[in-house]
Amino acid sequence: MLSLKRLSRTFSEGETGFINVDLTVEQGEIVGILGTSGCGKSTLLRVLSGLDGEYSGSLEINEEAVSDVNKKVVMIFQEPRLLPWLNVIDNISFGISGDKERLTKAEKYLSSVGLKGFEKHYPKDLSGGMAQRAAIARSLVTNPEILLLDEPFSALDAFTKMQLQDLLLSLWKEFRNTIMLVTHDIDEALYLCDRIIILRGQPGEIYATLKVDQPKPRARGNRKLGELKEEILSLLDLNAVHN
Ligand SMILES: Nc1ncnc2c1ncn2[C@@H]1O[C@H](COP(=O)(O)OP(=O)(O)OP(=O)(O)O)[C@@H](O)[C@H]1O
Repeated sequence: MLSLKRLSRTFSEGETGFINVDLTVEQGEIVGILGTSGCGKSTLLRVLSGLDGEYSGSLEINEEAVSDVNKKVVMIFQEPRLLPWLNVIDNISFGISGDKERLTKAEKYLSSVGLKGFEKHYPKDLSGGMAQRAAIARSLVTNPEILLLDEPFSALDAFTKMQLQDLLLSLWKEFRNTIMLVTHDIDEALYLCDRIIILRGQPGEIYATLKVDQPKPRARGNRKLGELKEEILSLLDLNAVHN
């Protein structure tokens, strides 16, 4: 589905976001990207989304080179970025305006994210978790094949975050999107991802790749995940016991 070969992004000012990323992502796979601040995670997602076409190396989606924003790909950010002057249902259907079935489609996704009854609410009247649910529905309504998530739950409290992680998993079970998830939260990556890529350095490079060979849904904090967490902390030089 996604193929990256020696993918790099250098800015005109000489700054480099990331270099030489080689990665193949299968359809329906959930891949996590972990790394310390400034190693190029957000830059990588922007390039994958087609918003930033000034990369070097090769980037293909379904064997087609990425040169522009692709309808099959959507980004979900830390902030929901809803339009404040539109209510929830209009925010969700915004991206499919002109579509005859837009209201039916928007209602379907509104209900998939657990917002039934909140159709007429405006963003200012929603909690952070509800607003992010609406943002997820707005992204899914266009039937994307690839979801790029840039720290989607990091602004939420711990319980809401876990609820939305479970929501993401149930949506993935239903729609089987391919997902790339940038996160700072190792537990989140271990709970959701099939594979975790560790980026390190400035510019960032792939430092390690870990397979999380456990069926989903997983028990949070199970022993195997605990062992992988230790390994990731060491790879990021964050495990004081081993340093
Ligand atoms: N538009 C830009 N122009 C110049 N340099 C940039 C630009 N965008 C990002 N960079 C540089 O690229 C590097 C990677 O930035 P990026 O935001 O992708 O890192 P990140 O891993 O997402 O960081 P964080 O975890 O703090 O969000 C940084 O050195 C940053 O200064």
